[in-house]
Amino acid sequence: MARNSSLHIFPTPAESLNRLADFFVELSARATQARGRFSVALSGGSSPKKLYELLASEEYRTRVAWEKVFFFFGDERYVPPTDAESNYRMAREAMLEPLGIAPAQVFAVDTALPPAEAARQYTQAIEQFFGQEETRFDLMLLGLGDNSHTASLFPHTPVLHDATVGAREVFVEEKQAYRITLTAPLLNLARTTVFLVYGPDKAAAVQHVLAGERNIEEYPAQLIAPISGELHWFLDEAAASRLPPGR
Ligand SMILES: O=C(O)[C@H](O)[C@@H](O)[C@H](O)[C@H](O)COP(=O)(O)O
Repeated sequence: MARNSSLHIFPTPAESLNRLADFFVELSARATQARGRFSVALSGGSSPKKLYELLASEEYRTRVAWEKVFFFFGDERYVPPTDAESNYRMAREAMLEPLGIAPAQVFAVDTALPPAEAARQYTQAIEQFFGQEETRFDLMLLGLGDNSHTASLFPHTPVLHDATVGAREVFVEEKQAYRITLTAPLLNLARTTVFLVYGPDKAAAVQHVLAGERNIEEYPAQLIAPISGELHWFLDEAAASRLPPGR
């Protein structure tokens, strides 16, 4: 398992989500106090949607200085921002709009550009925001596919070996679609990285990534090993059910 990684395993998905929301509040206060802002790279897919809705709920919305939070995306489907598949649309509907987040605080991938240009432009936007800062995002939120992919680092794709720090376009055979993804070297520059994974259908992927043989072609999420940051897994019992005892 990557060094500096901590497992947080809870009985239910709801418990994992609530504890992660508490952690988000804590990280936002820490970052805002230290640097006057909190930069978050959001994950897409279905798992984080409930987290975003929870953060925008009455229970949490008053516990974060939202005007100091800046949102990026760890990956994006190459579709219009209005498309049902868009990670930006999911985050906008679940959290950004309900919280009234100003557009200037949200850095979405411009999928109106050709894929390679969209990736180049996104790399520039990230570099412009962070300047020469060694570490990039305060919080990198990641999910895990049942095939052990994370962001859009899918098994057996060239981007797994991309050593540059930036965003890249990748054609995903199994989806027959382009994605724009941050590369592993950029994903690994975050101060705090959190995997949010719940449900029994993720148990095999969790076991492969955390306790399986080292094989990044098969289990790309093994590439996530923060250079100097912390790595946390927020899991429910079902997703953790195939980890060795005393994990
Ligand atoms: O764009 C995406 O789909 C995500 O960034 C991707 O990496 C996601 O985290 C996994 O595919 C898990 O997705 P679910 O949470 O929907 O299972």
